[in-house]
Amino acid sequence: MSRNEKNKTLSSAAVKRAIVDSFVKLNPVTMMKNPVMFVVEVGTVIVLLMALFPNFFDSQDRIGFNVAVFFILLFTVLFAGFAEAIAEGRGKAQAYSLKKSKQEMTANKLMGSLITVISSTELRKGDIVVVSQGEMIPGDGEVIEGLASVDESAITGESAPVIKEAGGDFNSVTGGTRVVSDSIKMRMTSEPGQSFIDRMIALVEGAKRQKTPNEIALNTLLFSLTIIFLIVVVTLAPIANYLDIKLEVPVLIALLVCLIPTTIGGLLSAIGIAGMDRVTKFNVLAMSGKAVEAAGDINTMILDKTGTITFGNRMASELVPVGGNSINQLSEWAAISSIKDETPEGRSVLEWMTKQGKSYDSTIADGGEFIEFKAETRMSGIDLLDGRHVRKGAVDAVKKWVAAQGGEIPSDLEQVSNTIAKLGGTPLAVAVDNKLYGVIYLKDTVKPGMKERFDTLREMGIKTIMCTGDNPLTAATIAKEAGVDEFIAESKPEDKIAVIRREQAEGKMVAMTGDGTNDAPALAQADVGLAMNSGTIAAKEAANMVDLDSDPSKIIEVVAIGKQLLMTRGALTTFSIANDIAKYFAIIPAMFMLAIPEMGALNIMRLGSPLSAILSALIFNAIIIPLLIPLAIKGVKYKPMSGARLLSRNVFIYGLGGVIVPFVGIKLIDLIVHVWI
Ligand SMILES: Nc1ncnc2c1ncn2[C@@H]1O[C@H](COP(=O)(O)OP(=O)(O)OP(=O)(O)O)[C@@H](O)[C@H]1O
Ligand SMILES: [K+]
Ligand SMILES: [Mg+2]
Repeated sequence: MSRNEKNKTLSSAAVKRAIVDSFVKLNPVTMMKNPVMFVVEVGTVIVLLMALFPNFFDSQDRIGFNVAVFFILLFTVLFAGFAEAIAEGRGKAQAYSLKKSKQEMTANKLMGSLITVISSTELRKGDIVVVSQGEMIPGDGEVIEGLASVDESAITGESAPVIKEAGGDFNSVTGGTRVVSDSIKMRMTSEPGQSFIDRMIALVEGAKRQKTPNEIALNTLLFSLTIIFLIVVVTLAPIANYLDIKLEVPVLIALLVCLIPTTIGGLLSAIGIAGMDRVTKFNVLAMSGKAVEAAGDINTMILDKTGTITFGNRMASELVPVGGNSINQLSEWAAISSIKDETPEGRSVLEWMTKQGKSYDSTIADGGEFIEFKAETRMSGIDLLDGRHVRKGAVDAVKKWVAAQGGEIPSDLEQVSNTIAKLGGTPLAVAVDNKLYGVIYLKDTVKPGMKERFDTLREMGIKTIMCTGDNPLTAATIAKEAGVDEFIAESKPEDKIAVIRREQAEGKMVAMTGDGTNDAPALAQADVGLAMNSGTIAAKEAANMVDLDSDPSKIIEVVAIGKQLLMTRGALTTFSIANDIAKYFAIIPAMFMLAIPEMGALNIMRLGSPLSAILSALIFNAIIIPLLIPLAIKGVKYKPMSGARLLSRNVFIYGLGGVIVPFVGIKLIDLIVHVWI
């Protein structure tokens, strides 16, 4: 799926396919999911029967009229199907190009120390695979050894390769992408047929599209309106009969179809599909329409710092000894604490040693027990065979650890770590048992343009809170630089959830962006969880959206699209119902004039004849659907402004427009139709 393909407007092939699809959608079993249109379809069949068997129905004198009504009704139903098919069309094209990138390939499966070449379809979850330069990654997985640059353009459309490495938050790789340099060992994390690309295909194809709660509520309302009008129209006949006014069935059906909300009924599902599609166009994958709608109502947004607001390649850039220790002592222990630390932070310490030309005795670590970095402890290190414990980690965590063993905290530690933190860096303290040697300065950079983007979020009325495991000073510096409203430092995974729950308890809708495994629970708790594609598998699975460009501020577009989706649905519902009221004025007088010509005074629209009035109203009712398809697909314009102002503006435009447009439209159609009858 290249960007070009995604931006392509409707091709004639897509239109052709949609036309065919709109006939397929006539299948009453499918149609029943759309009650409003189903009622129209039933009416179409009845009128068809009356046109085909006039003797049986005693409708010989109106065959021409009935045939006309039949065709207009048929087109009404077809137009609704066409709207949905057009909305689905782009997804189908995308799915096609995704399927191409999913072709079968070979994989180098590692068994013991032996490599066997098998087909990618035989790979199972847990298998270990080696992928080298030039080869395709055979499925989703996590890098467990090595580092490689990977071309992910097949899924992201972005041609610049990204670095994937074992350990940290950048260890997830996606099937169908290509290793462009070096080689990695990876563990498969998905079974065949359940990979990210498979899910993407199902998603864009709309195969798993479920109605959102909002859509279900609106559908229920439309259905109730339909039932009410059905009862009104059905009871109208005997009443009229009693008054000696003969109302014919096709006329009653025409009346019913004009009164029920066919415009919104015909466009509703297209609006939803197009909303999801607009999100995909911004390279965000929404797992459900509900997530997109929820985005439209977001009040609070929680972001993690590293890898989300900053680039996340925290690299050791300087080592500063404290307490009178030498730089060599500090660097040796920093290196030993990092020998088995596979995180980017850990590896960067060893890289720093090499760059500085510093050596250390790595045999000290032989036989030691590696202590893996955990977000809970915020430390990593090694327990040496000789009984010494080496740690590096967040300054407050290491301070506590040293103090617990009766160690002294050097008086210059605070000043050194504060200086680093004030620069936006992350200070990591290094200690052996009760002795603290100094600080590693991990440097990270805020992604460009964050401040402007967060300003836009503020205009939209969204509060931003940065939650980080880092210390308060670093957090404050980055928060200021990025322009977030609030920040919470030294937060553990459960703290992130707590913040989300607190906001939700205040009735707020919360979005969360993150990339780490430690963000996964919070991503799941949030109403909208947006994971960075660069992030871990756990984060991506917990989230209900994945940003393929790994740009957290993309939430702005998602929020705008969500709001636009809700507004479009609201606007077209208003328009549809206002519209039906206007049609009432065209069709009711005409209907009674047919029976009692003296009622001509009711014909306030001065329409040509009763029959042409009915046909004109019906024709208007049908063609308004395709005329509104572009609006349903593109969505109504959205500008950041308060919800109340938006609402009153839309009710004015679409409510008033909905009343006026049909008067003009029906009058114009009648001028033409009247020539024929
Ligand atoms: N490899 C490591 N070894 C020791 N300590 C580390 C290591 N990596 C990070 N830390 C320390 O642990 C803290 C928490 O790290 P973590 O990556 O979990 O933060 P986080 O909660 O994801 O927040 P954010 O991503 O917003 O910075 C870091 O601020 C740092 O002080
Ligand atoms: K209608
Ligand atoms: Mg993180």
